Amino acid sequence: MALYSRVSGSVGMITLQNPPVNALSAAVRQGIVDMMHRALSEPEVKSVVICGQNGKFCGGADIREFGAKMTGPPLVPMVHLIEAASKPVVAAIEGIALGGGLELALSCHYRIAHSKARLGFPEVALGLLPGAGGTQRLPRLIGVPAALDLITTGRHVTAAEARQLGIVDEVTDLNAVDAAVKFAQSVTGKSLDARRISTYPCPRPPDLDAIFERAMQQVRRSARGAIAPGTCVQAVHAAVTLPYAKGMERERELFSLLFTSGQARALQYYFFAQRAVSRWSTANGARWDTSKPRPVRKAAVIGLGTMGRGITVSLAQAGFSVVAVETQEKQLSEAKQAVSGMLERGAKRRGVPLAHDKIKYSCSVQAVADVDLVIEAVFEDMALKKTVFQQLSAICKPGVLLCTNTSGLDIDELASQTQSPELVVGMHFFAPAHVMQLLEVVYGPRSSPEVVATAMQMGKKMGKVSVAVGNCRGFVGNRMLKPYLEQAFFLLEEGATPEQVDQVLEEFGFAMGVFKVSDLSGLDVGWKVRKADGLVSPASTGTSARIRGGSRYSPLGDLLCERGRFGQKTGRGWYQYDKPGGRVAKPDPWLHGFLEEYRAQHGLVARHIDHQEVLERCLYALINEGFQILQDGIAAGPEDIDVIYVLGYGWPRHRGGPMFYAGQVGLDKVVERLEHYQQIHPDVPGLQPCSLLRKLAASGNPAIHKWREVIQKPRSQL
Ligand SMILES: CCCCCC/C=C/CC(=O)SCCNC(=O)CCNC(=O)[C@H](O)C(C)(C)COP(=O)(O)OP(=O)(O)OC[C@H]1O[C@@H](n2cnc3c(N)ncnc32)[C@H](O)[C@@H]1OP(=O)(O)O
Repeated sequence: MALYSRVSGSVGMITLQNPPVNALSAAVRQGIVDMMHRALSEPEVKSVVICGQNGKFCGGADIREFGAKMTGPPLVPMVHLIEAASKPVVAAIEGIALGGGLELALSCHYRIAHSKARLGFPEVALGLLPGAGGTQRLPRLIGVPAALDLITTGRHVTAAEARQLGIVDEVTDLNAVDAAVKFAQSVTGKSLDARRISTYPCPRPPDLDAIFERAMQQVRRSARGAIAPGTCVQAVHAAVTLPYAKGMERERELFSLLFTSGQARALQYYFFAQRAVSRWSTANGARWDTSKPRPVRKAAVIGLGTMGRGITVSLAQAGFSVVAVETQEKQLSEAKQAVSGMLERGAKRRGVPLAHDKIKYSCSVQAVADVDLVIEAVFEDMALKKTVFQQLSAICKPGVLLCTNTSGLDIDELASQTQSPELVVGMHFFAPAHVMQLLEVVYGPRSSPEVVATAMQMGKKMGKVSVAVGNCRGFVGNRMLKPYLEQAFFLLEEGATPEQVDQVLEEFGFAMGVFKVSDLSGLDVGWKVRKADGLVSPASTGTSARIRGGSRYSPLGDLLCERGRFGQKTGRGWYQYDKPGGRVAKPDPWLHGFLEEYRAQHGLVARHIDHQEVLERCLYALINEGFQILQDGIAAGPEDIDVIYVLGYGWPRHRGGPMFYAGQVGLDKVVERLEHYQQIHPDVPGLQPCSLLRKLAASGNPAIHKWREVIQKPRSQL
């Protein structure tokens, strides 16, 4: 709702009240309309100030109401009422003015912002465009190029930048509401003719066509199939080419198109999913609201390879003191140099503080004796990690948290090497660790709730989205990757090429197809794991070469590794590169010939495989594993899996994540297609729909937020 008060006798103050961000719910919109009428009708009131409660102006439309039938006054007539007011209306912007909140501010005649306020049009990230005149007013106010930038990227600007751009009239370090009241008094009685943005002509720079062409190219490059950015460009185009009223009609049409699209629903689901994962729970009953994190001031990183370096940078940038340990002198000195470079680039590109002085380097593990938390990041080898954990357990002061950065090894086995297994937890960072936003926090059966809480909070302080997951091979992300990769290999055996599979996945919206990713991360990584698992056997032909433990197995990845084709680092993998370390993947005729030979050797006949089959087999196998993970209680809910896939594996955000996508396709359809492929490939157990998926499909495709009601209390596998 909105509160009304009278300040200094002549200023009507409307205060938005809807915690936590004063979003424009039906009640708030109704309140604003009612209070505006009141302020305009009271003769003593000469001017109006609109502000938000608790230091937040407004976070925009109330996203929680998007799924329901619209009630209350619509936003557009509300902003027109404010702009048309005969008394000056001043927005007092504290904290945030985002989306509909900024549109509300732009309908006011003046805007006063606190210096710490942030303003922006983030609608594009929700699959929308600013639909209450934002696309028509902003270009009129700040020009087309700047408006296109803000609206298509959704980036927030500081009050200082907003002032520079001309979005706000004044910036204050003092109380913005008091400043707005003073300002409102000072403009009482002045003409408002030049203050109504909708009446401004839209500037038309001479190179207008080129500006729009560039904007379209830019969004096409980065949107990966998301429709909102391009639609935002079209809406701004209408501001330049149409009179205001017609432009508003066009904005409404385009907004409706987006609002009813599956993409907007997916992105809005994802918005809440990313926040829901912070309310974590574990299979053994620990929860975010009952587990208190421990204080951590000083942390150590053991092992300064690629991952260790990224983790060190992340910790230092987050303000932790870090002891960085690498036992090999040469590698230590290389790491020092690399970390310094990363810190300097971070400071230059992203404005993060230079944090050289936060890091102390050592080549002795003894240096970690006084830290509060250790992150072990040595090579992914159980025997080596065990030795390090034994050493840490002996060296560290009592009560120190021992974390392992592993992408899939058994946390409990490592915990068993220490005197205090309850202090052990997995922190699975994603490469590059100082850039990637995801952290899987892996709890073992003995990890204490406060240790899980501490690791979750550490991740957050490092700017990451932490997701708590149970301990199993590959945890959530890599476990789901296995059947996905497997299908991709099988498709090659059956007649597809890496280019075809990658093209289908990239058209779906992945940043990179599975084979390009494999080349980037190195084929040898999986090869080592498969060797350790006893899956890699000497080359042989016939069916037995493609069977392990009674199930279908493709040795294609192993065969490439045997030929030294490790991907980008060797200049050859599923693709060819101009040199070792090259980045541009080119189809490799050698690989095509090799696949033909391989099929001939194994009695496989290549067939035409259509795009639909590639997509369904890769994605549904991955999704099926996701349901198995839910069934096993390894992830607490579908949101956890979706956030992991979007942030860690390049799943297109506008498709919500694999579990949300499955719901959009229809769970019954996913079951039906899996069964279809399973009949054709009975030796692939990953294509057998898991019982939770079947159960949900049979219970009538419930909406994703209802799945938890069907998922029985997870039976812990720990
Ligand atoms: C039906 C027809 C409708 C017509 C609509 C016309 C079009 C209007 C366009 C819009 O205005 S769309 C909304 C635009 N606004 C946004 O996208 C802002 C989204 N919010 C954020 O970016 C951040 O939340 C924040 C405001 C910058 C605050 O970030 P912070 O890190 O401080 O806290 P969070 O954990 O993110 O959020 C706290 C809490 O608040 C909830 N919340 C935030 N914004 C909204 C919102 N606009 N509506 C409803 N709820 C919001 C958020 O979900 C958190 O609560 P939770 O319980 O933890 O989930």
